[in-house]
Amino acid sequence: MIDAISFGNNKLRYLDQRFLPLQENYVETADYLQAIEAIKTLAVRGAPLIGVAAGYTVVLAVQCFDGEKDSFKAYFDKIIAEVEASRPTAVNLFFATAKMNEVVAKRFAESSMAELKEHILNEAICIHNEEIANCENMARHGVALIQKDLGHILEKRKLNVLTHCNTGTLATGGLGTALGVIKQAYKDGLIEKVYTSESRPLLQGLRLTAWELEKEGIPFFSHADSSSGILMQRGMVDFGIVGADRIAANGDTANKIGTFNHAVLCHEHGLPFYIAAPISTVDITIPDGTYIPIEERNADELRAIHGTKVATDTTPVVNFAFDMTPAKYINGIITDKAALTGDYVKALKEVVPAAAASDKGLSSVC
Ligand SMILES: CSC[C@@H](O)[C@@H](O)C(=O)COP(=O)(O)O
Repeated sequence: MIDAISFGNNKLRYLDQRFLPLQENYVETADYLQAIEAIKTLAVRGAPLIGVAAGYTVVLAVQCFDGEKDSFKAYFDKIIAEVEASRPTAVNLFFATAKMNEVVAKRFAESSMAELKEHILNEAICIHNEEIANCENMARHGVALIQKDLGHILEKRKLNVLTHCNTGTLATGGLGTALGVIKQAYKDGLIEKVYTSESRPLLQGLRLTAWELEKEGIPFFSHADSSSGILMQRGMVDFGIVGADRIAANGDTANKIGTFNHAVLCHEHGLPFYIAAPISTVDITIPDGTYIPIEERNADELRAIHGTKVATDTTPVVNFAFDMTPAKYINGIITDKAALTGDYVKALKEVVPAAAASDKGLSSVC
């Protein structure tokens, strides 16, 4: 089993995903700044795993606090702000920091510093365990939805699925979101093979999803992002399924750059396109996808591949890390609570706890 992230002996341990699959480097750290750097550089990545890492990062920072209790809150607010500045799009990160804030608000008055540290650690462990459990539930709901929507094909043969980026154990710590559904569907005899798009520029599909599929013994092909059109045109794909970094209240979804293209192509070819994501990825406070902050990353990520330059330093580059797929291209949102179809505004309101709707201001970024 891949150990994407764990916490023990007051240290965070993570698999550095930047060098996979060629190098399997595990890193141990007690330094919260190193943990923040791991999130920023995508050594640790994938929306749910970013949330888990954010929780443990706060734990590391709190562990090294040795001041008076009076000064703790100012220190804590500074740490939360630092963690929240690491990556903007995956709302799981803000879900985790909100949970940490909640623990401190609830427990501060009654607890000694040692007890407060213990409560914060327990909350981080709880976020981690919940994301693992969420994956199992998404896999169950996802398989049921696939059986329902694609039963007419399954009567004759197994299915071929297209996925994008990495949404497996490396992105969640559990079975995965979209890749978790695929793994379960394969186990249940529904899947023939997987097409995993490379996911330029950082190649999460080619490097990470391929690595996970190989380990699972699931037949797959990697393909260039630009190939999904011809794969669909030739009938080689039956449906698409991807993860999410943030889902707005109307179902509009931000995910790895290129997702929108696959979704439109599925629509053009009459193929179902699904999102699989836990409730921690839903931002019910924003009405639609235009409010989702889309991360823009360093131009050098595009100008070089694994450190090898493929363009001049002066080549102007646009490097959005995510794009936004409008809900009209999405045939189902598979969450840990249920697989949602139809009216996403109504369906999401029913499954997202009311507390999630509080205290996040609305600020349009478009
Ligand atoms: C279960 S992970 C869902 C998403 O986080 C995933 O599809 C994705 O876009 C990851 O982007 P990354 O930039 O690698 O963190």
